[in-house]
Amino acid sequence: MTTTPAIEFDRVAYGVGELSAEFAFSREPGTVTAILGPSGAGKSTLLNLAAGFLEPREGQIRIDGKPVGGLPPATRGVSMVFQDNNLFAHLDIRTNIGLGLDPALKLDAAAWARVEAALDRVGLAGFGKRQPGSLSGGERQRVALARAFVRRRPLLLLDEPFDGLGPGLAADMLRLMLEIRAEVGATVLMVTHDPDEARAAADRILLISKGKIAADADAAGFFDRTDLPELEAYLGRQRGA
Ligand SMILES: Nc1ncnc2c1ncn2[C@@H]1O[C@H](COP(=O)(O)OP(=O)(O)OP(=O)(O)O)[C@@H](O)[C@H]1O
Repeated sequence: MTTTPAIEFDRVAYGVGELSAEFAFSREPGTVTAILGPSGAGKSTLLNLAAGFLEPREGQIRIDGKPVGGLPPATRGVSMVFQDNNLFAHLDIRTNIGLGLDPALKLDAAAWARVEAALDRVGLAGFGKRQPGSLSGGERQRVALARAFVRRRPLLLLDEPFDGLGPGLAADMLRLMLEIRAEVGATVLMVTHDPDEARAAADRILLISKGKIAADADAAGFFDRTDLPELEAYLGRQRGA
């Protein structure tokens, strides 16, 4: 019996600015994929297509076997953490997280307890009443992670989620992400610029170059490969030295 992929890009094409992006891949449920590639390669574009913030020009995206063309992000069973602008600036932290559980904010005591527990898990217990503007960038990023985690959606889309946290905290948040992934059985697509993060967390790698998938490979041993010019260029390794 074959497993229905958690997500499939079936010959998806999308034009943005100068870039013509073409993506075709699929992922088994519960896998973690690190998406790597140079700045401007199309990594965020890929996540935004999956989430439904962008629509393909050609091809089809399926989530859990169902075509999602035209479906808004809220109905796709995905949670996304962006590089920035994740929070509503005029709402306090607990409300920002609570909205992830119910956009109408009709939450019972147990749901608010989950909000507090999520804040605790990202190391921000007691921050619930504060406004986003009074938090540091890294603290805001952790609130966005708490909101994504509390939703427990089957597909987690993370765009450089641990950027700017510093190595220790980034490692803590990465471990937490893997715990939540295991609890929920979620599938993760994660853009990162950090090979160590990819090594620590990912089962698979998607290397993106100029809007195309240059490699769709196992994470194990990926960075030791010498057969991929795009990887050499991305890592800045000299050939034949
Ligand atoms: N709305 C837009 N209009 C025009 N060009 C755009 C638009 N959005 C993105 N682009 C361009 O599309 C290309 C891909 O952008 P994308 O954000 O997907 O790259 P990325 O790989 O995530 O880069 P980074 O690592 O720097 O975040 C870039 O050249 C970008 O300038």
